[in-house]
Amino acid sequence: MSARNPGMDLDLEWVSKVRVNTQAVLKRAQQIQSVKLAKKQWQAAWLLKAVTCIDLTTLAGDDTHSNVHRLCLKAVQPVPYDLLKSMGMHDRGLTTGAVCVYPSRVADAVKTLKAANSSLPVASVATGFPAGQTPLRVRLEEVRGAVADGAAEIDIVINRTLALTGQWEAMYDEIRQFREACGDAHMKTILAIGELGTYTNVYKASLVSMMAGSDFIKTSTGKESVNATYPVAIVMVRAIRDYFLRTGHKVGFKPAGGIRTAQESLVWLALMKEELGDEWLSPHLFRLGASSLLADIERQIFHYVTGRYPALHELPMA
Ligand SMILES: O=C[C@H](O)COP(=O)(O)O
Repeated sequence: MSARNPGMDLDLEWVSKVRVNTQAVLKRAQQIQSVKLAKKQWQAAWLLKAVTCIDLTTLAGDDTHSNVHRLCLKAVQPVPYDLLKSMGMHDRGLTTGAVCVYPSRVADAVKTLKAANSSLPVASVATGFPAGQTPLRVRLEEVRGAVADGAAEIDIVINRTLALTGQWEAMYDEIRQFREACGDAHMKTILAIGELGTYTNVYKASLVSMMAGSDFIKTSTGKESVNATYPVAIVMVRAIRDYFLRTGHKVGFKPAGGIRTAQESLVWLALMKEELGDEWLSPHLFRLGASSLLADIERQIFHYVTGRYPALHELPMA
C-alpha cells in the first residue's frame, strides 16, 4: 500500500458546492468502454497486472476454514506455474493484491498465509457488512477484532442513512472513528453506490470518506442490486483526482461486485490509466474486488499460452 491518507478537517463548503453533470458522466463512461484494448502478448501482460490488483474474495454464509484455506493458496499462486513459465513470468512472485474475508474468517486466512510463508495482506469487511445497520459500538468492536486477528486492511461500509439524509458531519465522525479503530490497517471505505440515489451523492460521499482518512474508496459490497458501474466509477475517480489536487494525498479506488470477465478487468485498468494515470495502476492504489473474476482471467491466459481454451480439469483451482 502507498503512503496513508491522513484525511483533513471536514470542509462542508466544498461538499455543498458539489454538482455532477450526469450527461457528461454517461458520455465519458461510454468513451471508456470503447477504448481500444490491448491484444496478444500485451493483453496477456495487462491480464497479469489485473491479477495483482484482485482482492480475491469470499463473503458467503457457508464460508469455512477449508474454502478460506483454498482461497489463500489460490491468492498466493493465482496463475498455474507452467503457464507463467511459458510467459517467462514464473520467478516474479505474482500474487493477487489481497484476500478478502468476513471478520470471523480472518484468523483462518492469516494462519494459512503464514504457513505458506506469504506476506499477502488479509483484508476483512467490517462495520456490519453489508448493510451497516448495527450500533456504532458494535461496528467499532468488529473493526478492532478483525485487526487483532491479523487483518492488514479493513473494508468498512458507510452509514447510508446518514448519506441519504445529508448528515455529512455525522458520517465524517463515524468514519474518523473507524480509521482510528483500524490503527495501522489500511481502510477501504465502501459507499454502496447502488443505495446512494444520485451521482451527486456518490461524489459527496466519496469526498467525505476521503476527508475522514480513507485510504481507498470502494464502490460496493457486491450485495446491492447495482454494484460497480463505469459511470459511478467516473464520479468516484474524479473525486479522487480533485481530492489529490487539493490535498496532495493519493487515495486508491476499488470497484467491487459483479466483475466477472477478463475483458471487464481490462476496461477497468483502461479507466484508471485514462482518468488517474499510470501511478494508479498498481495494487497500492487500485484493487478489483471479485470472487470469480480470476477464473476467467486464467482461462484467457491459458488460451494465450496454448491457443485453446482449457477443459474444466485443466484449471482445477479456478
Ligand atoms: O468486495 C467484493 C465483492 O463482494 C465481490 O463481489 P462478487 O462476488 O460479485 O465478485
